[in-house]
Amino acid sequence: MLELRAITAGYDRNAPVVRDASLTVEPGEAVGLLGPSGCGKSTLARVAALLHRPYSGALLLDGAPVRRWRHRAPRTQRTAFGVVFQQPRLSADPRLSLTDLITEPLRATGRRDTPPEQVTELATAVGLTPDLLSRRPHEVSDGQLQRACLARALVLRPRWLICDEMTAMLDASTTAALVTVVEDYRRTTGAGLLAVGHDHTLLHRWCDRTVHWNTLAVG
Ligand SMILES: Nc1ncnc2c1ncn2[C@@H]1O[C@H](COP(=O)(O)OP(=O)(O)OP(=O)(O)O)[C@@H](O)[C@H]1O
Repeated sequence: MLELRAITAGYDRNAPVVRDASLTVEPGEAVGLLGPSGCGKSTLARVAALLHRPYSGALLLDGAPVRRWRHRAPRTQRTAFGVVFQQPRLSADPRLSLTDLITEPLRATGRRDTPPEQVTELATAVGLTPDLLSRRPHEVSDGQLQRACLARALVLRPRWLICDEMTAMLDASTTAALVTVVEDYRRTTGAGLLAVGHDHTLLHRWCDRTVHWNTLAVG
């Protein structure tokens, strides 16, 4: 279970953007988090993915409190999460080929010898044809790059997926394709999902339940 309890977080201790927010995702559950632009959804999602240390509150992973964030977090906790952001170009190193982008987490966790068939299999699952894999980010479309970012998020087979406006920049067919990839992955692995967005229709259709930002504060 992924539990955020009374999280206060932000970029200025005197004016936090997230105040006392609580949210739980059960194992295997898909929760959609809705809210207006700028309210703090991404910040909370980054706290949940161990990428942003909160000022106060608790994050529990299967009952165990998380004590460290970012590179200080234990590898087993860090690799439990796969994260996909809204803008693939901001989260992709422009020097890497798509193959190297997808396998980045494997190298970062010391697994250097990735069987090529594993990359091809994952690329196929996200809808990338082999000819695209040697290209660099500027040589592919936003949708193709986002597919590679999704493959990167799945390569360590995380137990939790955090999709932060993953499809906001994409057309309807690419959106549907990426949601299908996430759901196929969740069906085979039992991974839980926190999907952040402001598209009510999409999140209602995609997730087991949706919660609105305004209802997260416990106080
Ligand atoms: N790195 C940062 N430094 C300072 N302020 C930031 C930073 N990132 C976000 N903010 C501010 O924190 C607030 C919440 O931002 P956040 O990205 O969490 O909102 P959001 O709900 O995800 O918005 P959107 O739906 O537009 O992506 C905003 O006012 C934003 O300007």
